Amino acid sequence: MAGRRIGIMGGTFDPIHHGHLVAASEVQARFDLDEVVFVPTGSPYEKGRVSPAEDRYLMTVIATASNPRFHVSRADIDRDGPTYTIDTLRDMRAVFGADASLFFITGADALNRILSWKDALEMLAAAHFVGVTRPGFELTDDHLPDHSVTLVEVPAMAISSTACRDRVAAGEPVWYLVPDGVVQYINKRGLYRGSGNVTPV
Ligand SMILES: Nc1ncnc2c1ncn2[C@@H]1O[C@H](COP(=O)(O)OP(=O)(O)OP(=O)(O)O)[C@@H](O)[C@H]1O
Ligand SMILES: O=C(O)c1ccc[n+]([C@@H]2O[C@H](COP(=O)([O-])O)[C@@H](O)[C@H]2O)c1
Repeated sequence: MAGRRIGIMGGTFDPIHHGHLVAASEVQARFDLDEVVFVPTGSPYEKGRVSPAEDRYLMTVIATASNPRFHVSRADIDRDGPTYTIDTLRDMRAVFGADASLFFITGADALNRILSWKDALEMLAAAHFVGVTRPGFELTDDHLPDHSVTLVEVPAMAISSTACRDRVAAGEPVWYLVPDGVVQYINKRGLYRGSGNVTPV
């Protein structure tokens, strides 16, 4: 697998929505990536309570199944302890080899906070970072080391997982905000209807 161009889309994906998928698709095309690996977080220490990892993993598999260039990794959910991107990148480097080019995809909101992430400077050197536009957030790399990140405009999708969860809790539809199979999975598992199906991280 050496020499391949690999996108990595980390996220809690609670649930995965079309904002994530459009961002990944746009970066895949723009950077001529061989594949994009979606990596659901195990224990996202900044998020508080989230749905069970297996539910978030399965929704991510369902959402990405039809795209031959999209794949899902269990690396973060199978690792104990808080999820840090430095560990994600080490794991992806081990899988794809020293010659692979790794591109970590992150939305403008996450990019703005990235210097607070664990071992941030080492992490920024371990992959090329791609910051994508997101409605409501300024996309800037002024705070980051030169050449560590490329900023990319993607089609604006004013969708968040928080809004999807709130809509389900309020009995409102999430059709067309998330893939059809994800709507069906949310209904089948009864996710987001109350507080009973979230677990502390
Ligand atoms: N609509 C969007 N457009 C572009 N990037 C997005 C969008 N939604 C999320 N992202 C990016 O996808 C990654 C994973 O996001 P995450 O799973 O936390 O979704 P979220 O919608 O931000 O969730 P929540 O509302 O629970 O905070 C982050 O880098 C985030 O910036
Ligand atoms: O490494 C860190 O310290 C760190 C802190 C916060 C978020 N991240 C990563 O950023 C990605 C998006 O996270 P989130 O919490 O916005 O879903 C996901 O891959 C997280 O593991 C990483």
